[in-house]
Amino acid sequence: MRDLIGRPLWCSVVANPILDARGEPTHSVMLLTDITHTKLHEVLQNKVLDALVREVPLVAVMDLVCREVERIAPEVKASILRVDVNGRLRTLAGPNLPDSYSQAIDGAPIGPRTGSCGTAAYRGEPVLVSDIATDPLWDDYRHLVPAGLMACWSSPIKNSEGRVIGTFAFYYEQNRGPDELHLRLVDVSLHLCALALERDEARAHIRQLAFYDALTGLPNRSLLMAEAEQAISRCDAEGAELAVLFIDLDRFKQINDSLGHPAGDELLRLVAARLQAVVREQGLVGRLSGDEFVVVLPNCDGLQATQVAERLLARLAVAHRVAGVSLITLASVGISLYPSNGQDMETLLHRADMAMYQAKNGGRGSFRFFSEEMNQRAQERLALESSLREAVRHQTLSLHYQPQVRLHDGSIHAVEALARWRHPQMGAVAPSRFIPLAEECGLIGELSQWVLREACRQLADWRQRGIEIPAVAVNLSPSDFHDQDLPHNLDVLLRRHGLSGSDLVVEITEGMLLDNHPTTLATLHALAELGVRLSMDDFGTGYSSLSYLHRLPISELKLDRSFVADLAGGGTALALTDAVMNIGRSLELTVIAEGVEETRQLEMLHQQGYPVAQGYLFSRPLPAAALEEWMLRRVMAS
Ligand SMILES: Nc1nc2c(ncn2[C@@H]2O[C@H](COP(=O)(O)O[C@H]3[C@@H](O)[C@H](n4cnc5c(=O)[nH]c(N)nc54)O[C@@H]3COP(=O)(O)O)[C@@H](O)[C@H]2O)c(=O)[nH]1
Repeated sequence: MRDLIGRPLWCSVVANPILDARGEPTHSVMLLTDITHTKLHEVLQNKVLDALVREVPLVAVMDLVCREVERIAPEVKASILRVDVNGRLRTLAGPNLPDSYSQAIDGAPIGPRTGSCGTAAYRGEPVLVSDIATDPLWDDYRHLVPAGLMACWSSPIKNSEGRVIGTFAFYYEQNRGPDELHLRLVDVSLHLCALALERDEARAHIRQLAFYDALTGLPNRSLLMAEAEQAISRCDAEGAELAVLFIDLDRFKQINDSLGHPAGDELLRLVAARLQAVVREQGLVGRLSGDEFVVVLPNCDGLQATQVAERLLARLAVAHRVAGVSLITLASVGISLYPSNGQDMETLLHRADMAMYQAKNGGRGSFRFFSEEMNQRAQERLALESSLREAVRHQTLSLHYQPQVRLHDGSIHAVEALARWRHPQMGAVAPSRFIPLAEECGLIGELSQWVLREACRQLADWRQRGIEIPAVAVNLSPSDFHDQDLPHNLDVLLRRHGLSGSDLVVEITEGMLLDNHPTTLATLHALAELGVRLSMDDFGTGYSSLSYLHRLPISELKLDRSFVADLAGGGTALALTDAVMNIGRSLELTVIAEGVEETRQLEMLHQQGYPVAQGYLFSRPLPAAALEEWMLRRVMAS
């Protein structure tokens, strides 16, 4: 049966026959009882309890409650929100509310004037707002409400201890409040929702206890091993490497013994936070036991693992206060790599553990790889890094200069300053080795500053001695442009040496344009405003879009030497060098051909209209004095 507005109505029917004197039925008395409320209770309860028994996920159970309620009372749009530990509302279900609305209120705080639900959760009692358009409780949320919804009645869902854990709300398309059926529906649903939410909380708690370390909140051994195995499978499918870092704190026992266990616990929490801050989304951090932590880094090779280990050790070594004492934490780190050191997590962990013991024996506060070869490489890199640091600090690098020659008259266009490093034991180290190392270990800024100072000093010296060098070109690295002070410092430097902006060329690479650092573009423009010329180095090898050419204040293009090397073969290389020249010509940029080693190459480039060339054919990069001699010889020869 249905009521006057079409809602389902359940009735119990009792028929009593009326008998005549002979005992024959003549009439019957029918008794119809409205049992809708009891029946609703039964149907709703059975369905929800059935879902709970079948372990249906919380969100699906809440969706079921809303849909059942809406089926019984179609004039209602139901919504269920959870209140999280931070007092914020989290959307669980609202099948007939727009997704955009559910998303907008997800994360909203509860409070004294936070719509119907936030206020109901805050007050711990039902809140009826029969006119959303005017009620002050909705002042901050009215703009979010979907068109057509005019009233909202929300009731808090409480757990068995009386704490508010969620809200159950009815939205209406008229200015109204609940009727008797709605009151009944909510009454039944609140118990069911509380049951489902409490069960979910209990499950989350059990999961937390089973899979997370209670002290630090990090994944424990079981979870870490399971997640690491999954990461290994993904790396296997992608053909990528993975690194396992086993970290053990040095002298932790002494800290525990001398400062007490609460201090030890505080230190472990601090260490966990620091490890997480370094690793972030790059990998997993877990605590095995005591002072043993593990970091798993998917898509990570030996070199990257070295960098992370260095960062972890440096971060841990920053002093922190524990129990009123300033402590510096040293740790020993063992590293194993998938697939070379093991195919599964058990093996990798065991080998990282063995490597960690080697690190401890070899001096604390250090790391070791499981494999000897990797160890060797990492140690070499560390040694090279520390020598380079010394060289930069003590300014024992030098600059060589390579001339760039104008092809129409053989005069000098500029000289390119190139850094050189002679290692006390290893001899000359190539810039292609030490420049990336300086970039990785944060030395490049200092190195570039020195290059700029030395190049300007040398140019001023040449000028004073009447040696005509029109300009000096220096190479800067992408991170140099993160320094907002670079233009100002350069301005001061140029003035100090009596030079102007146009005496300096700064070579940048196409790869730099992929660096999205906010100051890069501004720094480039500020340099151009000083009159410094910007030259796009290795042009044609990197960034595929050319659109940057007219957005950036570039005055020169340097054709990459690989094109010049291929010129003799004709065909594509010839077409490419021609295309680069045409691009330069149409944008009115000076184009310099790099790596010219043969007369034939020079002739071809000259024919194509290249105005300037650089390469071994003219001269290798030379110390300043040797360059002066080279210039003298050319003058004599002509
Ligand atoms: N950020 C900085 N980068 C620098 C600095 N000094 C050098 N570098 C960069 O290192 C890379 C290697 O440089 P280098 O070994 O000095 O090689 C340069 C020339 O020697 C070489 N070259 C020049 N002519 C020829 C030639 O005819 N044949 C041939 N095979 N090589 C030649 O090219 C290098 C100059 O290249 P480029 O800078 O692209 O003009 C190199 O990328 C340097 O940029 C520094 O102080 N800071």
